[in-house]
Amino acid sequence: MKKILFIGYGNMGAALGEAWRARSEGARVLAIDPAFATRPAAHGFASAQALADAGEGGAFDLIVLAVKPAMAADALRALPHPWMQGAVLLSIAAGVRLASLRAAAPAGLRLVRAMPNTPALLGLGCTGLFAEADVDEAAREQLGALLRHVGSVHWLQAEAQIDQVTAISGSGPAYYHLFSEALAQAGQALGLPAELARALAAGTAAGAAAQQGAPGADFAALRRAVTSPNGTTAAAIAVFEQDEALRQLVLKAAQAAHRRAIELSSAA
Ligand SMILES: NC(=O)C1=CN([C@@H]2O[C@H](COP(=O)(O)OP(=O)(O)OC[C@H]3O[C@@H](n4cnc5c(N)ncnc54)[C@H](O)[C@@H]3O)[C@@H](O)[C@H]2O)C=CC1
Ligand SMILES: O=C(O)[C@@H]1CCC=N1
Repeated sequence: MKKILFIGYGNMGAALGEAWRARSEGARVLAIDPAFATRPAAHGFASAQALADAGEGGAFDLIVLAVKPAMAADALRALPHPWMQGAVLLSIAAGVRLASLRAAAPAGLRLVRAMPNTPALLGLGCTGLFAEADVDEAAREQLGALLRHVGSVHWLQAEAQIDQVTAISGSGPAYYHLFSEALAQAGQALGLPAELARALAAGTAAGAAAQQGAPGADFAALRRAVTSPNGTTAAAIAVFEQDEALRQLVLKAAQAAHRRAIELSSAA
C-alpha cells in the first residue's frame, strides 16, 4: 500500500500519517483536511477539489478516514469514486459501524476498522483491527505492517470488539494521564514544589510503563515488589483497594466509554 490518502489530519490522523511518512519506505502520503487552508504543507490539501486541482488523485491503495465520528459518512460520500477504485478504506472513527460506512461507500471499496491510540506518535501505540471478509490476507498483512510502524497490532474476531478496545486502549492513555495529574496534585498537597511533583509523577509513570512493557510482565507481581509488608506502599494500596474502590471506579469508567462508543454508532 504505497499511495495513501488521509481524510482528516488532526491528532490521530497526523500521528499515523507522519509516522508512515517518516518510516514506511516508498509510501506516498497525502491528506485532505480544511485545516491545511491555514497551515500549508506539501502533502496536505484543504479539500478534495484542491487535491484534484494540484493534479493529484487517481486511485489510492489506502484511504484512512480520520475525521470525527459524526462526519465520517459524509466525508466518505464526498470523495470522488475513481480515487477509491481497488482501495482499502481504514476507518479509525470511534463507534462508526461498518454498516454505516458500507452505506456511504461505493461498491467494491474494501472496509477495515481500526482503533489506534495517541502513543502512536512515539511508535508506542496499540491498534485493534477488524476487517470485512473480502479483505484478503495480503491486504491484512500490508495494513498490519503499516500499523506496526506506530506500535503493536491486534486483529479482532468481531466488529463489536472494536468498542471494547476503544474503552481500554483507545481512550486509555487519557486515564493514565489523569492518574498522573492526580499524583502530581497529591505531591503538591503534601508540600512538594509543583515542578518537582510533576517531574516525579511523569518519571514514575514512564518507569512503571517500561516495567509493564517487558515481555510477560505480571502487573500484580510488579506491584508486590514495591509493597513492603506494613510499609508506605501498603498503606496507600489499602486505600485504593478498600472495597476494591479503584478497580470498581476503573470498571465503571471503562463501561461508560464502551456505552458511549455504542451510542456513537447509533448517531453515526
Ligand atoms: N484522539 C484519539 O486518541 C483517538 C481518536 N480516534 C478517532 O479518530 C478520529 C479523529 O479524532 P482526532 O484526531 O482526535 O480529532 P481531531 O479533531 O484532532 O481531527 C479531526 C480532523 O478532521 C478535520 N476535518 C473536519 N472536517 C473534515 C472533512 N470534511 N474532511 C477532512 N477533514 C476534516 C479537522 O479539521 C481535524 O483536523 C475520531 O473519529 C476519533 O474517534 C481513534 C482513536 C484514538
Ligand atoms: O474520545 C474519543 O471518542 C476518541 C476515541 C478513542 C480516543 N479518543
